[in-house]
Amino acid sequence: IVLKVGSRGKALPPGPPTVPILGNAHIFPTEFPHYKFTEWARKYGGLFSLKIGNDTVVVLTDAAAVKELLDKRSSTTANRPPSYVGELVTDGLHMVLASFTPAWKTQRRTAAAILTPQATSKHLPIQRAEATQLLHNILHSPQSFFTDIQRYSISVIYSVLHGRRVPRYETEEVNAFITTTHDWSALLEPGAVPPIDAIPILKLIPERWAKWKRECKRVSTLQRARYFGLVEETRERMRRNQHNGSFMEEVLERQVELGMDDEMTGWFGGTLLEGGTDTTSSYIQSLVLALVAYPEAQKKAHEEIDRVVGEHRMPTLEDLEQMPYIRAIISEAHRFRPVAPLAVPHATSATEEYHGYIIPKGTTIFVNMWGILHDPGKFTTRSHGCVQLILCPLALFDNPEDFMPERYLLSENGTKPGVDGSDLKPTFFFGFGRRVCPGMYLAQNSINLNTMNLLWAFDFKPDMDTNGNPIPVDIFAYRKGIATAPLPFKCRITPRTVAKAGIIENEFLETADTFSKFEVGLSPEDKEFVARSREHGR
Ligand code: HEM
Repeated sequence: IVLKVGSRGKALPPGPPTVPILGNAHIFPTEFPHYKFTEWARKYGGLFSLKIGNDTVVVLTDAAAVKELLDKRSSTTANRPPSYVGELVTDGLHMVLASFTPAWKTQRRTAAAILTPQATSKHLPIQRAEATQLLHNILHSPQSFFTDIQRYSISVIYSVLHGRRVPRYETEEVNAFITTTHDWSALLEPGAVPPIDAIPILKLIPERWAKWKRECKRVSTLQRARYFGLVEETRERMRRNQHNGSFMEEVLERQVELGMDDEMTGWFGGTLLEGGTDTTSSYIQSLVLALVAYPEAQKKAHEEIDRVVGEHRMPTLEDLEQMPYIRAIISEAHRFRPVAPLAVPHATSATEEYHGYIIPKGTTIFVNMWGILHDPGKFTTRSHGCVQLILCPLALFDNPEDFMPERYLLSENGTKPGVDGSDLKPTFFFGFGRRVCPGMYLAQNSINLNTMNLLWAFDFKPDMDTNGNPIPVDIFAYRKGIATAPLPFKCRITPRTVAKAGIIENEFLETADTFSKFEVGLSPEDKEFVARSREHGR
């Protein structure tokens, strides 16, 4: 029996050889697992399995299997693997980590009710205003673009959810939120706690001998204070009739109808804050990285945006319709550096059968987004039908590792002509089935607005060394974790014309009205910053 633990039964999809008891636990990658999973997928196929002791993990690197298993059979594949840390910190009410419980279903229904495309579009004015402040910040201190992008995405999500913006990166709330979220992510890193989910008896270790339990308690206390405090602030403002249209106002107004008690509401707001901040900023930071590394793509985007928008006004979302190359850049940035290279793992709540393989109940399923989106079989352009390979300009980009927006001009989903890319639906980057990202409309609006704005306004070039030589950016220097992001990098950002710089100044002054109703609870330093930046620029 002991020898059977860790062994792969014949019915499971193939995978790397196992050893008794551990299965594949000793070779399970703990850093950037998407690279190893992609290597294994090339060897064992688009559906391979791993044994971690008695538990089974299936990795999908095949868009058709993802569509069938996670979209079509979502009723049995939308669970999450157990997370005792999630239970301890959030009482099992963290929408991203929670298993298929009644509370999760209520929170999902609430998210679906309030984050519709229509409801999201009501928040466009604050997204636009914050995106204008981002341009203004970069214009005045281009070297801090990286943290300004972070501030943008935190401020948007704080405003639309809780009706309260954060005007500076140095605003106390930004710092506190980043620190707590960082400590929380650290607890979720592989190896941060003993293998409690695989060996449940470890849960019984008393707190005085388990530092990780004390850390869970500390993080939980901090998060509760923040998330429940924000809900209380919103409630208090509503009592004073100072509504500003935030999503949480709607949740509080419809709390009974939606079946959301106070516990669910507090963690709901917190989960959306967490889900919406690092993801959006990671996308925009990766976009800037790609623009610096691939000047040709940047040049083409500049030409298109100048032709459609010109230099006497800022772009609007309606312009996107007429800008196929910018739309291609937006998709290619998602493909090139997916924010969550392995999405978020799903788990099966019933046994499934696929192409003759058995996927047992309780299996963890990873979608290897990275492997699918970097599959040379789908994303090279070499076999696009042109016989003159040497002369063909597309052959120059014959590599899924390159940032090449042209893919999305050749076919809707970026796959090389002749290859069926229909399983890669446009929302692929946002996940699958009943777990699809509830914030995707909000996120996509931010992405569209900022991609157009940044390309309209600025040139992005590599930084220079002391001899005036360009220092290439490292397109592989990324942060570890489920949701990844480029490590901070340097580049030179300059306004493209004097006229555009002037428009940014004027438009920034115009944002004051939109911002004013979200400028609640500002510290004296924030108030001073707001007043100063409106009068003289930053
Ligand atoms: C570039 C931006 C974003 C990307 C690429 C992204 C991507 C994803 C992905 C891949 C998942 C996992 C889906 C699955 O398990 O199949 C997810 C889940 C989630 N996202 Fe996003 N997301 C983004 C922005 C946002 C925003 C703005 C919010 C909040 C307003 C948000 C809230 C969530 C939540 C709460 C979940 C968990 C849903 C559940 O498990 O039921 N995300 N997201």
